Amino acid sequence: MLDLRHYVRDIPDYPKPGILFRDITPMLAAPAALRGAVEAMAEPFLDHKIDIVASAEARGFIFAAPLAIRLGAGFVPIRKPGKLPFDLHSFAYELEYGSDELQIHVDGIKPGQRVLIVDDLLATGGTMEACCRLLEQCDAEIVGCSFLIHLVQLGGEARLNPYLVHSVLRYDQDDNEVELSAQNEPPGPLA
Ligand SMILES: O=P(O)(O)OC[C@H]1O[C@H](OP(=O)(O)OP(=O)(O)O)[C@H](O)[C@@H]1O
Ligand SMILES: Nc1ncnc2[nH]cnc12
Repeated sequence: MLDLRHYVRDIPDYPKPGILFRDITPMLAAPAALRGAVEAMAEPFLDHKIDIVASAEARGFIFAAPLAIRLGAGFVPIRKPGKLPFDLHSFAYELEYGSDELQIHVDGIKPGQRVLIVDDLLATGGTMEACCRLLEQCDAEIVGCSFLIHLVQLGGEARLNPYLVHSVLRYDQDDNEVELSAQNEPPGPLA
């Protein structure tokens, strides 16, 4: 079977000293790996009647649109300031290597719509936490969060409590494969 891990390139000290950057561009350029990544991110949510896949730019978008199509859902963008033209909800947050702010259109998601939030990578959880707060402001029903990569040692999963977290590739600080935690288990059948 295709090992997606082979398509992630590690770049030490990028964009700042001490950061080990997980570069997914080799995976994006390999058709079978890209397809495998999208399938693995979508698989636990196939029967969960997702209305909307929401995602923060830029890398999240790469996976979110194919997941939306795979799940029969729509796509709603969450963007950095100055990009969305209509009335907005906003949330400021910290990154592993900086700080930023994210925004969503106030009418992007209707109250009660079932939303899956997607990103390429979970590090400190600041980005996904901001997405969750924005979707809560929209009164969305957050079904879960799906990532390609989870950097477990940075503790981001705890910030996403109580939401379900699914990830395809998990790394600890020694680059070892990490077992699924309770919160990381894929969801059961739809109640
Ligand atoms: O869990 P966190 O510590 O928040 O880090 C994860 C986020 O960092 C990266 O985005 P980045 O803000 O670098 O922007 P990009 O997608 O435009 O490259 C990545 O795509 C995630 O969105
Ligand atoms: N270590 C990392 N590699 C790639 N993207 C990231 N986003 C936040 N931390 C990252």
